[in-house]
Amino acid sequence: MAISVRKLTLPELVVIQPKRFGDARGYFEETWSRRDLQGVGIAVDFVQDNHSLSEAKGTLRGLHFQTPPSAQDKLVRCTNGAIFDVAVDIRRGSPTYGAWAGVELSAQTGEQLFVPKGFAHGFVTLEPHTEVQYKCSDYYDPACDRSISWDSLNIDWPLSTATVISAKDAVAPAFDAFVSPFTFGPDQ
Ligand SMILES: Cc1cn([C@H]2C[C@H](O)[C@@H](COP(=O)(O)OP(=O)(O)O[C@H]3O[C@@H](C)C(=O)[C@@H](O)[C@H]3O)O2)c(=O)[nH]c1=O
Repeated sequence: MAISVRKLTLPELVVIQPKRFGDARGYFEETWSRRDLQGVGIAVDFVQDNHSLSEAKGTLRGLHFQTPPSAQDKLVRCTNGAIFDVAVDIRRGSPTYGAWAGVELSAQTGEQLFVPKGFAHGFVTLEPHTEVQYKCSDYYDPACDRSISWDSLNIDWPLSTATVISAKDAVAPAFDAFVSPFTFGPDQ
């Protein structure tokens, strides 16, 4: 198997380290292998790949999720620069409902974060010109797209510069005002 894994404090959030084969040219790695992920218990059919560029350090995107029936598992990696990547448990009735965990992902390390359905996701860029790419297990569905305010959960964002956010994220409801009516079962 060409990956190693570790779990964050919320064990549903799995950090994946693909094996890098370095040589005089640079390196080679498999960035996604269905077989390897299945081997560590992550059996997901991804259907869409996303790529975002954030020009400024301190750009914050999130916290986002799609509701059933379009809920998404995501496999997130940073391909230029670095991010602090965060996920929040929004599964109604979960013992860790409202809890968050985060990890730094960078192009340098190549670590990836698996974020399952039932978690809101967001990140802040730690460097300029940061690119993030992620696989999603369902298609973009604007009718199911939701945001929760990034600063309503005491998340320890490592912000050292002014935060750049979208107009949508600037008016996102606070987590306290957000009562999740959603259950996120394996079939959503
Ligand atoms: C997410 C998404 C957006 N779009 C469009 C809608 C909009 O016009 C434009 C920008 O969308 P947003 O402002 O929502 O982009 P962004 O703030 O980068 O949204 C993303 O944030 C991270 C944290 C996630 O976890 C993703 O799932 C997604 O919600 O791109 C798509 O066409 N397909 C997509 O899958």
